[in-house]
Amino acid sequence: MQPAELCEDPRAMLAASAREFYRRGWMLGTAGNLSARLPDDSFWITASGRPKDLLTETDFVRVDDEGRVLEAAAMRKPSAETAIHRVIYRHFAEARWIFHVHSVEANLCGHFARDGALRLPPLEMLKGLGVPDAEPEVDLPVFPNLVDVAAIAVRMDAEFARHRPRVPGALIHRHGLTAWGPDAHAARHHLELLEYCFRYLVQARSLALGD
Ligand SMILES: CSC[C@@H](O)[C@@H](O)C(=O)COP(=O)(O)O
Ligand SMILES: [Zn+2]
Repeated sequence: MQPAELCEDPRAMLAASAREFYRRGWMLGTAGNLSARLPDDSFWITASGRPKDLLTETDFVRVDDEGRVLEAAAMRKPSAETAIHRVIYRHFAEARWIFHVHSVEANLCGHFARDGALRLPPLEMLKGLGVPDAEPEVDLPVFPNLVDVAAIAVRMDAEFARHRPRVPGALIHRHGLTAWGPDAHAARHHLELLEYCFRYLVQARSLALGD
């Protein structure tokens, strides 16, 4: 295993991803957070409260798998939602990059969830999320948005231990989507595909379509 300092530094790619998501309206007003895991299981995560269109190298904090700060510029604290990233990294060995954003459509779709799950539309696009079924019946886990972020992470921990989601993502109701993948491109594709499903569901509802 390589020491963290010998690994490729993901901060420039994280900042570029954040600019792109900001441009799409998914990271407005400092919303959202992004992280990338290193081979030693530490990860770089966005510092809390930073404008996501203007991130520089100093807007990232490296934490270990217990959430302890290993590297940080002065005055920078890790994202308030670091506990959620830790849970995802702990449960999914293949998760190396995690993107969390706040879109309008994600927040509308939370209202369509039943019993902690949102049924995704049975679209060809689900193949990009690893679902090859002809008539897919796939649920995205949905969690309540508790004031205490650690309590959201506890709920995720329990749910992921009980049941592994079929798609690499989770929704927090009235909050936003988190998606992950083995590299930056895969994580972005998963995020885009789930956001596409959300847009589809909102438009299908407004047209009173069946799915
Ligand atoms: C616009 S405030 C959003 C925050 O409360 C939170 O949900 C969020 O996504 C960003 O928190 P942060 O601590 O900057 O990573
Ligand atoms: Zn958030």
